[in-house]
Amino acid sequence: MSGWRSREARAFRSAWAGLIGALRDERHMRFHAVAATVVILLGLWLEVSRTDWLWLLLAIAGVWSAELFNTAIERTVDRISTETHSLARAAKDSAAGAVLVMAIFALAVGLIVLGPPMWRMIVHA
Ligand SMILES: Nc1ncnc2c1ncn2[C@@H]1O[C@H](COP(=O)(O)OP(=O)(O)OP(=O)(O)O)[C@@H](O)[C@H]1O
Repeated sequence: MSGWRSREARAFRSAWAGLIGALRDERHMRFHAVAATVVILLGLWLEVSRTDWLWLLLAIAGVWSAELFNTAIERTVDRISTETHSLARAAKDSAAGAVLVMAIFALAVGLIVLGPPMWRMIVHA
């Protein structure tokens, strides 16, 4: 394999290891994985439009990315020091805030995209 290709393969393996490691070690990440699976199954069942799939996938990717950044920040702060410090608290709280923003966005997307067809299913059942 050429130098460029092996560097790219290594970078991809590291990124994949980061994702799998977060799923293994982070409870919140596993919750997001379950939520994403439920949303995808609902999307398939309700046969949502292509545009609605884009919104759902954007919401899922956004929450996963925010959670991975949050994990990276938590670990970096802990690597520097596990001592209680107001800046450590502020850094971790900001990172958690970013996840909260994305989670609220994802909830809104889920309600807007999946709410009406689910409601129709319930009413016509
Ligand atoms: N070194 C610290 N100094 C001050 N406050 C901290 C420190 N570490 C954590 N905290 C506070 O505790 C909260 C939780 O931090 P923690 O690192 O336990 O993350 P967590 O949300 O429990 O994530 P996880 O369950 O994935 O480990 C932070 O948001 C912050 O308010």
